[in-house]
Amino acid sequence: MTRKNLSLFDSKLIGPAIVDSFKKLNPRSQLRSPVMFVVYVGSIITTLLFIQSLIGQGEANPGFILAASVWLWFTVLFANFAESLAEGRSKAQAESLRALKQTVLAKKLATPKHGTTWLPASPGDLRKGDTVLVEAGDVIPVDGEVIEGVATVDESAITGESAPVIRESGGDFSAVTGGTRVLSDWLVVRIAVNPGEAFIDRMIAMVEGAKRQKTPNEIALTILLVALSIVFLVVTVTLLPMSLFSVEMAKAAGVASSPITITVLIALLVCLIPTTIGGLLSAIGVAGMSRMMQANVIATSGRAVEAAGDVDVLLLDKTGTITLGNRQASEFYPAPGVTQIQLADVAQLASLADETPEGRSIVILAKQKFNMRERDIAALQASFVHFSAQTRMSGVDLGDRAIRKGSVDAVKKHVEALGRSFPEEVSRQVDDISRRGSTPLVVVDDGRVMGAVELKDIVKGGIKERFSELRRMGIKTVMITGDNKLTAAAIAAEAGVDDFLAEATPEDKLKLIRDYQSQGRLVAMTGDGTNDAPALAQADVAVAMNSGTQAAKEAGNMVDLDSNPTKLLEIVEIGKQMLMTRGSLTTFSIANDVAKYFAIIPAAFVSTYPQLKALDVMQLSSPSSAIMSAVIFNALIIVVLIPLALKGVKYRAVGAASLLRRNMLIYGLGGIIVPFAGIKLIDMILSLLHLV
Ligand SMILES: Nc1ncnc2c1ncn2[C@@H]1O[C@H](COP(=O)(O)OP(=O)(O)OP(=O)(O)O)[C@@H](O)[C@H]1O
Ligand SMILES: [K+]
Ligand SMILES: [Mg+2]
Repeated sequence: MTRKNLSLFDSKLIGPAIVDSFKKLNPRSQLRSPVMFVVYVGSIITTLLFIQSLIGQGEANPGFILAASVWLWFTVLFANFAESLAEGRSKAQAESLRALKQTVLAKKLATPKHGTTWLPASPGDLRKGDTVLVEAGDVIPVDGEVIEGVATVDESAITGESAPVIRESGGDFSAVTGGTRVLSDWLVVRIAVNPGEAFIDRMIAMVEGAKRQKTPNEIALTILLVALSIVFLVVTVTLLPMSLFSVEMAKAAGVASSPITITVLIALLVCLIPTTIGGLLSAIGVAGMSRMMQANVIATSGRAVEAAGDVDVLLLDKTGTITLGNRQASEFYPAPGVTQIQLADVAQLASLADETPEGRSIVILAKQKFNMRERDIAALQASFVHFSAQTRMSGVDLGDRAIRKGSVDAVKKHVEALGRSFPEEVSRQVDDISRRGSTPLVVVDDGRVMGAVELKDIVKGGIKERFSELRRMGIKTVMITGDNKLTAAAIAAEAGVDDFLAEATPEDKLKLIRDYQSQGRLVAMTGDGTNDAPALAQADVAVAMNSGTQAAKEAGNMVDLDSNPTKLLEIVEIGKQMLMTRGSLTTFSIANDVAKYFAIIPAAFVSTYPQLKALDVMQLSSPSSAIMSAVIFNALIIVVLIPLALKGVKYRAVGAASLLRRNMLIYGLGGIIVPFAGIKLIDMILSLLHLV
């Protein structure tokens, strides 16, 4: 099954969104946006004024009050529609996820061992810690961890990626996701979550927006909009006594003049408060989450999406993120007095039980070059030492004979601890290897340095361009690697990152993040291993790979279903685009309101203040037409801007300052000019149709 991504204005979305717009007319929904709540109250008051004008003595012509009232209701509905449309797309995305939650029967094991009896259990009955058997053809019932077995799993339902993946116990490939299907062999899975807490449940909840709360930035913006609304409320309310006063003055002077009506005051208020951004704000936020989802990224909060747009430092792993990560042994460089065959033999011994790609490739290279057969592991009576990022070594103990391979610094320490020396010649060799951007592994047999193995890796195509794009956006890229400084420097130069940290342990990563944060910077990183969990928990934007461990997924605030470490770049772009969209539309909205002030006040009040004639540059056909045109424009501009709010403004990788300048120009200037043209046009149409 593949997830379908509905287009923005799919007919399947429009209908339900219209229905939803009416459902949102209840006061509780309306209160979520204070600005729109003012319009909502205005609509109710004008409706009441219209009813009053029908039954008794109205404050103005009933037709005018009705028209004003209807367009105010439209304003509210259009804003509702924008939000509903954005939510509708998210809901469709959630729906296709829910389809994964089939009710399959699980094979619950009596004891956590393969081969014991199993009983059928529904996924809802499975609790954290239970063990289930999944065999070829079975769907994995709930998220869990493989504790026994190796199998290929089809995760396309979650990732959209058709190539099956291998899942096995131990290491970083032990996490399995509910809803995915075992293709071959079997696994014993320990259930990691209780019913309702599974990853897929969280994804659905997030995508549906059930848990979408206002982000801190949205709250700050809302406060600004409320403050502006209050200012305009005061301005319009004081117009009433002023108008009554000038009517008295005019009467005394023997000139006929009429006071301002409540309808006009409400219409004016709605035109002046920032309804454009007030109506679109929520839709912009929902659309941002939805765009992440389209990039196959599940953000667990709107705040994470927003932080992605504000990030100033990106921490990227070297291996697998900047490089292809498929480090393969390419050559053996023996130490003086050692033959290539001897080195290959010891290197292979040290790698027999090493299941990392590096280890496997050494075994293969030895086989290819010297036709070395793998030895019978059991017959060797060996105890294996597995690789860890802390020790940076792996190998085997054959009795007291310790064979190791590992990073230069780790092996140096190991050799020195044994009271032996590190040959000059090997130091030279590993430096040469490193300068080429390859990773050297030094092989040591019982304290004797046997030589080095070169592990080749390739910098990903196109990555340099992306980093320079990020630099233009003012984002610093830092490469982190467990590799030595020379290799790191070579790859850093080739990839064009701003900085790098070599020989880094997981603790170093955590420290680096804290250091940047204490300088007031927002840090983003990706990770997949349990090792990465502390750093993920610390980072502001923490993207866990879906293929990663449960611990990593829980520590992060986003999950990349494609498990593509380079996705971080896309995530930052989506976040930036969301913030830019919000900024641009806020600028437009406020400029718009200011322009309307100058466009309609003179036209609307010439009858009360004949002196305003001089300012009436728009030459609208009548005061009531001026008001009506402005209200209609104010409602329609929301509809016109819905596509922009949902799709996002066009993304450009430029610095924050020049972006601000450019946006102020386009959206600020546009916001000032457009209302004049729009209101004039509507006024002309209204008078052509003899509607006012
Ligand atoms: N299987 C292995 N056995 C022994 N040493 C290894 C093995 N794999 C890697 N190393 C050594 O340990 C170092 C650290 O490896 P690690 O995987 O922690 O980081 P890395 O992959 O180089 O960096 P990144 O953080 O970008 O993944 C490597 O540079 C290499 O010298
Ligand atoms: K407005
Ligand atoms: Mg690594």
